[in-house]
Amino acid sequence: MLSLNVTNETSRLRAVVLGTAVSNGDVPSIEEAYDPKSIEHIKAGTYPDEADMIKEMEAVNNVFSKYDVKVFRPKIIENYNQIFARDIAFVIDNKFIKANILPDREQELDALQHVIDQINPTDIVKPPEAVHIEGGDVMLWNDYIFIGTYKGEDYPDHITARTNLEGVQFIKALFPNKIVKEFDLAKSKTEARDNALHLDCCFQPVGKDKGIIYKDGFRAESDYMYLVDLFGADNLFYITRDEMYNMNSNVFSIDEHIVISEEKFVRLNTWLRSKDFIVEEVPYAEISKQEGLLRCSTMPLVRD
Ligand SMILES: NC(=[NH2+])NCCC[C@H](N)C(=O)O
Repeated sequence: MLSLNVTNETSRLRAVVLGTAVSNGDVPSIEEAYDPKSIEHIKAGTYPDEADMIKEMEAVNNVFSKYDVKVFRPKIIENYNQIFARDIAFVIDNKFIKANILPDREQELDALQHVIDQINPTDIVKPPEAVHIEGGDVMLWNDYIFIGTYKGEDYPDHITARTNLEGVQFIKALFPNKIVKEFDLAKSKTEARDNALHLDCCFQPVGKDKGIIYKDGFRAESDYMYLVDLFGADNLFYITRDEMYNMNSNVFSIDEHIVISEEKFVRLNTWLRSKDFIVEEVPYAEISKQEGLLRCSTMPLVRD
């Protein structure tokens, strides 16, 4: 049995699911794509090659073995995108919550049955259908649960809005002792630079008290200020519109001092090192073309 335990984003990682780019399928058509950055690359003829993405994910896998992290991989579904393990389910404390994900991505969870079989069935939660929630929008910070959502009335029109207010209410009811704070995120179907697809596309904590943030990812300044006040203005690394587009907030922590980051994030990696983090650099620029990065492709199961 797996003893699930995740209460924040940065305590020492012991077990994780890492997605896979194997048999990712052909380049999707524009109609099949479900985020604006993939569409941009489909149009430009620069959609990433499977072989390149496999190499990038193996680099992450190697970092996990270096730090003795137990890694689970999804079973391969032929010609299906299974890179972004983060979104399909998530652990809060000792509960495994199955996400109600975009219908295009629903099969991804079946490929994790061998992991789910190792979890105590009483710890598995399946939200009702009206609840939309994806793991990229759910972020744990000890007593807090941060949730990205979209409050616009045009929610149903946005394929990039993945967590609704029913999702927020569901988590509130499930964890009455946590402080659940929702964040209204900027969405665009057509411009990836104006689209915070999930909360982890515009914010993520690192270390014990620091974080990476993009102001315009938040529709309401008060939501952004909530995080600035909670973490302290001097503890945040402020990323630009292009840095958010390149997914700088989507690094992944192995512990409070070790962060896996993209090798081209020079400004961020320099800041992290100046704050005494060990930065494990990997190439991940091809995967980033699908509007996801390191946090998106990992699903922590056990942290200290
Ligand atoms: N947690 C994340 N930010 N995940 C990114 C998922 C990207 C994927 N192309 C989608 O649109 O679903």
